[in-house]
Amino acid sequence: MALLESELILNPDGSIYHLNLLPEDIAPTIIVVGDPNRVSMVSKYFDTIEVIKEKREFLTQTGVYRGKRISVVSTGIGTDNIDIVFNELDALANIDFKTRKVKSKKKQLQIIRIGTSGAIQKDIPIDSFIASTSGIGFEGLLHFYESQSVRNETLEASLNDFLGWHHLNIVPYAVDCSEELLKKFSSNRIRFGITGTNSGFYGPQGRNLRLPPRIPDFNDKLRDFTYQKQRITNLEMETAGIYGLAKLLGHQALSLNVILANRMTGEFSKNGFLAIDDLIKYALGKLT
Ligand SMILES: O=P(O)(O)O[C@H]1O[C@H](CO)[C@@H](O)[C@H]1O
Ligand SMILES: O=c1cc[nH]c(=O)[nH]1
Repeated sequence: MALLESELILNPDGSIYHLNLLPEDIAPTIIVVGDPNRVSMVSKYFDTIEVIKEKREFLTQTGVYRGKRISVVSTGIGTDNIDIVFNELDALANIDFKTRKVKSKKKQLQIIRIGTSGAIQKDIPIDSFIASTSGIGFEGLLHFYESQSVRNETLEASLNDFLGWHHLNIVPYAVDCSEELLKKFSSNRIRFGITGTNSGFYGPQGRNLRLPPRIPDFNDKLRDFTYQKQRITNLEMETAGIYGLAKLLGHQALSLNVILANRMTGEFSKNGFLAIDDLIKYALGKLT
């Protein structure tokens, strides 16, 4: 069935609505970053850049790094944007824009997030790297999709029993990373942990400037949860949505984050820019 103009929205030049991209503009390997300024921090290492396109907070650059074609796309902040970016990246790969029909042969994208995050475990140093083995979504994106087949329901049940926040309407979902990408990006340079994703930076991550959070011990409770010897290590705003939509759409995804804040010690990075640059070099090295 052909997708209606109100559903698959194309710009006058045939590009997809928000990302402003044509199908040929993206590579099968895609690095996603939150901050549009981080796109050129990645692409400055490319040998050539062939595509630079943007709209709103979505900046894309596609080029070649050591013989491999890679796209870098900024998502902005939050899983509301992840919904847009992942649906549109998948449309670019798997929908024929002329017939408006889903292609019968699907392409699988490899998507790596290079992000920043706050640790909730005291022993995780500032400027260290974390690869998220699973994402825990507090923000609700996956609840709007038929997602049972891709969620880690055992982890979810164990966490929800431990938290007991059903009466507060907080029932997080859980999705695992791509095992294949996790292996590819592993080394003794990087820590592993479960990442919590929420809809905000302040109250939803237990911060209190002038508005006290509804759950005062939010971070302590998450810190104390364990599942099969794993801990929730860090909080940010995209990973769980990325894992959920990537799995639902048949793509591989891994989220790598630099720890900028330690919420238990109260520290914040003084060298964040350098640490992010190090993670970019690490990720590019593992891709080629
Ligand atoms: O560094 P990025 O990728 O933007 O990620 C983190 O930083 C932003 C908040 O400052 C949120 O998007 C959070 O997930
Ligand atoms: O504490 C932090 C740091 C970076 N990004 C977040 O979302 N939280």
